[in-house]
Amino acid sequence: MIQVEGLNVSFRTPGRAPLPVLSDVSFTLRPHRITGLVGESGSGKSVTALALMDLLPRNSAEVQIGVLRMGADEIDTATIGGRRGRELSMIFQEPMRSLNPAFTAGEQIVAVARRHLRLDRRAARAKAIEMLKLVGIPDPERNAGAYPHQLSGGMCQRVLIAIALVGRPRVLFADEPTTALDATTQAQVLSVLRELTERLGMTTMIATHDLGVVAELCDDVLVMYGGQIVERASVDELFRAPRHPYTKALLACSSVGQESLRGIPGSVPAPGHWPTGCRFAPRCSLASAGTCDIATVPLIDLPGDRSARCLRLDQTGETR
Ligand SMILES: Nc1ncnc2c1ncn2[C@@H]1O[C@H](COP(=O)(O)OP(=O)(O)OP(=O)(O)O)[C@@H](O)[C@H]1O
Repeated sequence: MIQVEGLNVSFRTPGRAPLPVLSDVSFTLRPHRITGLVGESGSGKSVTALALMDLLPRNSAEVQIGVLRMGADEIDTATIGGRRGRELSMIFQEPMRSLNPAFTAGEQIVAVARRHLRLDRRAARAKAIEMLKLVGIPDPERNAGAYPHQLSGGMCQRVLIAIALVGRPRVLFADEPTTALDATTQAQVLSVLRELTERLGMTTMIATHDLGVVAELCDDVLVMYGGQIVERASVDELFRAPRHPYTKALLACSSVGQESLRGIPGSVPAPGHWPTGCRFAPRCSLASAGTCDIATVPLIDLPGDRSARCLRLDQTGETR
């Protein structure tokens, strides 16, 4: 289990007040499960993962994490950097660009194996082959010698998954890992993530704007809007009965289980332009002046271990 409480991130620009992009983000990721972090572009998905990996630029990002727990251990957030690769790992959305074009797939895994596992060259080479096999690369001995440009996008993403998993991390963050891939390759990469999460007993979080990916892959979902978590539920419950008006709108305009494609009117407010009260209120058909625009709305617990950040839950019913 990984538990995050009170994650706040602001970016500093010279001569301007710090711009908050994440406000009081709190969630729990269950072990051996995949949690989807879903929301429109700019909602704060990547920043959440990067902050928890301590990968945001130090000169401009101000990161505060109230509590970070892994299993029973409370983690000193100053030590996150040293845990990268071994306990926490991440894969990114552009597999071709994330690999170094000057080194073969095998060499890139060997380098990580030597650093994280302190293996000698021979053992690291064997580890690289083992990892390529683990992520389903055919003929791993031969493909270890391939440069990224000689591999397809799906193969490159598998190599990146292999690199991320060399240190056998407990937690894997995947940031839009299949966005750049075609539909068939996407399905294959998702099934690799599913299988390895179960087989290696990892806790996995996948940031995506694609509800199809969430439906296919995830056990639990966190819905993000304007730098906040606005709904938390199991996948089944979220698709069966979304409770936050934003989640309802997101499902209605996706192709998952819907005949028509509609857009949500308006756009995600940019950091610095968040309205007082509910951040979704300006786009919400249920919002009422004097209720939704007064003060920060808390995440409200609902029956069935789920919660939603909405003051009109009496109106959001049990059905889609
Ligand atoms: N290094 C940075 N400096 C300043 N602002 C940033 C920086 N990185 C991200 N932001 C801002 O933080 C907000 C959240 O961005 P983030 O990339 O987390 O969104 P996202 O939900 O992952 O979107 P996408 O799906 O497009 O990746 C955005 O408004 C973005 O412009």
